[in-house]
Amino acid sequence: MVNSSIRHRAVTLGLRPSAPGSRPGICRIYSITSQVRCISFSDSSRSQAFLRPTASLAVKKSTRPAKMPPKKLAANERAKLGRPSNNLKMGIVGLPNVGKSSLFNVIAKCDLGKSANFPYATIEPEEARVPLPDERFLWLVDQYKPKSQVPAFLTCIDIAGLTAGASTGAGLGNAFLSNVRSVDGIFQVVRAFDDAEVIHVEGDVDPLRDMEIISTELRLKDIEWVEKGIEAQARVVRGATGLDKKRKEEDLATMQKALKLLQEDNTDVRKGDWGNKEIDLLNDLKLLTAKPVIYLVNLSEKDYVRKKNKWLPKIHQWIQDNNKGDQLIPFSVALEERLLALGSPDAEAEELKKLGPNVTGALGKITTAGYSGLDLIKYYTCGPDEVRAWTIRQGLKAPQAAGVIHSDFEQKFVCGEIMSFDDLKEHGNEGAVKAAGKYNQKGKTYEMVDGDIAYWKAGG
Ligand SMILES: Nc1ncnc2c1ncn2[C@@H]1O[C@H](COP(=O)(O)OP(=O)(O)OP(=O)(O)O)[C@@H](O)[C@H]1O
Ligand SMILES: [Mg+2]
Repeated sequence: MVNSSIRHRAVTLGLRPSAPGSRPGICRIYSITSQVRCISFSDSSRSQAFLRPTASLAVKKSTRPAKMPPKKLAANERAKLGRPSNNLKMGIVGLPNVGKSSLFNVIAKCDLGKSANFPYATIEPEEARVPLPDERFLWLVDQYKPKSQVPAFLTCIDIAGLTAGASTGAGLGNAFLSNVRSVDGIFQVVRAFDDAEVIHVEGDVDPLRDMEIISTELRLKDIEWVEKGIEAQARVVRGATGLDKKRKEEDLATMQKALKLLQEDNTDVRKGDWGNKEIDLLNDLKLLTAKPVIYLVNLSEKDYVRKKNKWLPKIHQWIQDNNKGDQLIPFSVALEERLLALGSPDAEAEELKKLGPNVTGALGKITTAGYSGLDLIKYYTCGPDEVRAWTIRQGLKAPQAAGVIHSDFEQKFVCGEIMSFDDLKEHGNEGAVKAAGKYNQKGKTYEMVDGDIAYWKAGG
């Protein structure tokens, strides 16, 4: 029997079934029409379309985050640093006048970012949802030919420039650092282009010094934050008794360990070795150096095209020495702006071809790196009405993944019918995947895999 209570609730909430002909006993995927931003693309521009949102996709200030309920970890599960949310944000951080707002504008295809040739052009943070390039999504759209299509997005925030002394309030540093605190990951823009016309607040171009400044300011702010935490926690410990006292002491010890890491070992908190309980405490502290960082090195167009710049090997070495494992992506704001101004993906491709055989833009790589740096993966829902990518954090179980669509799907979760994108592509259609025994029912303990295609069943 079709579950009428869910269907009814879905309708009263303004939801609609996305696939006609729901099978008995199956509550098909519902789209939350009031919340979905649908964008449709003409066939010719579609392959590039996900790199080209209209300005309307850029939204000022933050939207309400979709909070996920805290989950209990199984004994063998590892806790993760960061917010347990599917709505995570990358902040664009760096010294003033290094190209942050210009990057924001080309990445979001908008002009909300205050890009200008003077320091502190940006004061208020701006936010945009940037569609992710996604070959699998394009293939699914081709297969299902849906009425609407919604790709996955990465939320990016343009933040004001930080200067030496920011952690003690210089250059509105405290306000700007609180903007950094509110994001989940950091795109750190590093200037490696020479241009006498573009002022450098430190007087000359030196990416290593700049990286040192940003790193120092973030660590100093964390040290101040943790020291305050330790003071408060010590008072709490003094007032506590019994088992509660022991737990409070453990938290205090975690804070002391974080302080030592930052102060004595000159190491970011995210590089520490932490247990699950420690991570829970660190997540409450919302430390700046606990956030993942991707270094974006802004080159002149010439250096980007020839893949050569005197600073690049030194920047690479600095990352190895200071924050081993963090990703470095070279790009050129100058080139990306010029490509965008050409006005069409075809003209862009033509221009890139002229520049050399292996020259591509870097924006897709940047958004994709931000997405995976935040530990995000996608699953898809597909039907004749809509093909849609849903963003979840890696490690999420099926009920919570279903809950991203609507909380009822999580609360009344029965199971998911799941096939992988690769199987669908290999076998050509759902029927053939079923015949091959690769379209399976998954229960509450199933951990979602990037590229899963899901149909949820929910009970009454
Ligand atoms: N690769 C590049 N080559 C040449 N000029 C560039 C490059 N990248 C950025 N610029 C120029 O640098 C100037 C500063 O850029 P932008 O306003 O984006 O910096 P910002 O980091 O946002 O600064 P602020 O911190 O003041 O907000 C602009 O004039 C921009 O055109
Ligand atoms: Mg700016």
